[in-house]
Amino acid sequence: MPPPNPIPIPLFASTQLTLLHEEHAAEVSSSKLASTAAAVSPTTRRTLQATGYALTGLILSQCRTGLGGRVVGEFAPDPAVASEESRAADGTPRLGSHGIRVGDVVRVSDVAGAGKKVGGKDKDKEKEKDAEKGVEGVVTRTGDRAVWIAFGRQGGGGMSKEDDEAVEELWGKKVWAIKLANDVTYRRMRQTMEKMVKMTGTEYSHFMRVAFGHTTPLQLDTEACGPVEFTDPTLNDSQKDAIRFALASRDIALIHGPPGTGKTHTLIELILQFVQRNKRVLVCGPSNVSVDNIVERLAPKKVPVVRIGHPARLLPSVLEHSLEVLTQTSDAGGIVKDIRKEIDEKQASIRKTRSGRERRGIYDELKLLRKEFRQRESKCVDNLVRESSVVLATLHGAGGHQLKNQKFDVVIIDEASQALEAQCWISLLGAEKVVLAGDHLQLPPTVKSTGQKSKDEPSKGTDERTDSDTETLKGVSLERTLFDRLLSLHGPGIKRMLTTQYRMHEKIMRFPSDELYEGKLIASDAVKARLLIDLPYEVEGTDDTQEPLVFWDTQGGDFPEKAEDEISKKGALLGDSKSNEMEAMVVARHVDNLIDAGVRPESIAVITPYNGQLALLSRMLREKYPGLELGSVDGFQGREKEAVVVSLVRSNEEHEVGFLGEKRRLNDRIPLLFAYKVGCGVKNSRCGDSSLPLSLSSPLLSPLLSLPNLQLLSPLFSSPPPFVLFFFFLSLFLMRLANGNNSDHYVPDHIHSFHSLSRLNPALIQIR
Ligand SMILES: Nc1ncnc2c1ncn2[C@@H]1O[C@H](COP(=O)(O)OP(=O)(O)OP(=O)(O)O)[C@@H](O)[C@H]1O
Repeated sequence: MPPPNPIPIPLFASTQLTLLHEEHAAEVSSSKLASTAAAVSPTTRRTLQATGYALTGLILSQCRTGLGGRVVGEFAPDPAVASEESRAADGTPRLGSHGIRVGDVVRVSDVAGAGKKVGGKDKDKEKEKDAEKGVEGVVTRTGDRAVWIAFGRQGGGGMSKEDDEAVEELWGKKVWAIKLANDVTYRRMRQTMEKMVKMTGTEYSHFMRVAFGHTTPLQLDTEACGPVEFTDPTLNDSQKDAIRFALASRDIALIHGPPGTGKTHTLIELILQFVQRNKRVLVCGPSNVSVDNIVERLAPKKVPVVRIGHPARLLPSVLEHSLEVLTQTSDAGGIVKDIRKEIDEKQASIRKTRSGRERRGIYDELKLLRKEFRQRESKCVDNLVRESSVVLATLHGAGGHQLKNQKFDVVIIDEASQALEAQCWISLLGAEKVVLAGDHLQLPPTVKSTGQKSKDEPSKGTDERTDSDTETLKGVSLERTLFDRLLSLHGPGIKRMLTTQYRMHEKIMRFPSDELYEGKLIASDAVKARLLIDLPYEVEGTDDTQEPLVFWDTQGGDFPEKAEDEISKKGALLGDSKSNEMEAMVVARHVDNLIDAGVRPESIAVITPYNGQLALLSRMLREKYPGLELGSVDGFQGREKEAVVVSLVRSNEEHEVGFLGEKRRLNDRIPLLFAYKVGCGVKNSRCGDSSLPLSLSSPLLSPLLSLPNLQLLSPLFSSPPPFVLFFFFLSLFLMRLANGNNSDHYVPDHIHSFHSLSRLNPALIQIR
């Protein structure tokens, strides 16, 4: 029997369209990036450069054909406008400071015409428009004296005729580059949702019907998948169980992997098992890194893999599997390579040619050569993809032309709970069988818009929404992931959970395990009792290195958080962020302690949820310890370090903890840190008169305090890297959350390592 509330697919898709529209608008306005490089004055261009969004005063100095037949332009500072100070000793102009980075999408435009008032003549208007339009590309390299930009369609496909012409137009002009909001993902999501709005019942795949509750998943087919001989002898029981389940499933299988439980490890074996059974697999993830992680681990297994995606955005370690690189290095790519060489030679000859007529002649030849190049390359690409049993791409990359008309037996999505549902559908429209790996108990993808519009208005492309539609759509939001929705729709029978984790000390694991995973997590033997003193280099045994978790209570009135207006008064552009100066000093002192004990700066990360605090900490620590990693809690996700110091910042009379209050953030960000690399050093009975209020009710802390035994929190380690120490700075707000300044504090017996700094003279903290 189908689940009780089937969702009409066009209604779902049109609601998503409205939500996506809202989200895109919120993203563009918050990122301040122009989605079109409108005409701007020289002053605005300079301001954009100063704020990291543009690079001005450039000329095209060289062109060559790069990966995928793309023209890669080298842009150098215009010697005519470069100041004396900006020149190197040999007189070559250098680029000023700018914020353009490898992988950025930029638009390069001719500065002439931009910013001028539009004149009366149509011809002039057209010229200006063209100048403003420019040509889009991706930054492939940046240097002191030039930046390199690969032009051509995003998502692959090399150069179009229009791109060719637009790049050629840039020769001899004064140009500038502006960073653009990368809206390929939105465009692909929109196209997919539009397709879904228009699809009729007969076009829905069985998987689509399951996904929208029109039918239930089919029974497992254990016979068809046959006996499973695992290639990896290290797999644990829950991983083997998940693999058998995914092989036997006929439409949908969810692999639920709490942090460090080996989701990716399991997926590698699963992919190998599918390949052994002659199944063709499409593997996707929401980010390039998530996909490259799989390519890196899969490649040594000698499976023919092809990675689709712009080479500038791939990890260098996987480049040899990039489709665009393969089109040059494979045998089939030989002929493509020859044409490419010819194009380069022609391109070089342009610069030696003075006569305009001759130049035009070469351009015409170039056009023909590029056309041939594209045709041959497209054939070569098609063959390479067709011959690969495993194709890997980001979710939006799966919507590229290279995968048009390609059929896969299975689509696997890693980190599915980090992807918007619309993003997943880009790869799923033609899917028959789907495996999603993720963890719905970690934070969903970040969504900036409120989604209010979609609640208030009927969606585009639908008739008036009825009350029952509104009821049906309850729970459909951008934040609700496909993983989560499928689980609610069909229940736990469609998932298998991985239960052994390889990152956390057993005692630290207790917190996320009990609070979020029904106490089901098990720590592997390799990690359950490791400490910083066990690092493979000499580390002195100190309070900090022999204990896995240390809480420092910075309550007591000397550690107040700073409100945003106080920060901005000092001129820092920190938006609505917060900071806590005294707490930052304590953090710095503990970093000193760790390093004095022998822990290498490269092994330590200092993280905080607030940019304001990050700026403060950076000022204190960056120069002193260049190897130390300083970052935001969110940005640290997925990274590993031996020791992690966390500064929580919040400390106010109102007992507000802001966005730290989200329970999944606790898991995803704080305990996830446990998971990723956090050891927690809990010192024994040094509670003294330090304190936690008995009635603490913060959503951030209540799970912590409801731990049956917080002394069980200890180091969690992964192999590699094996050790981590985690300092947890609890600010004044902890104290005040429940009972203001009441000093009649209570420390639960099980919290053995609560260091109170509240009675410390702040001056002491500055001694070091
Ligand atoms: N069966 C196993 N035996 C030994 N080590 C394992 C096993 N499974 C996973 N690991 C190790 O555990 C660590 C985490 O694995 P992996 O990166 O696959 O986990 P994940 O769940 O994808 O991680 P994340 O929490 O980052 O999503 C890796 O170092 C991996 O080598």
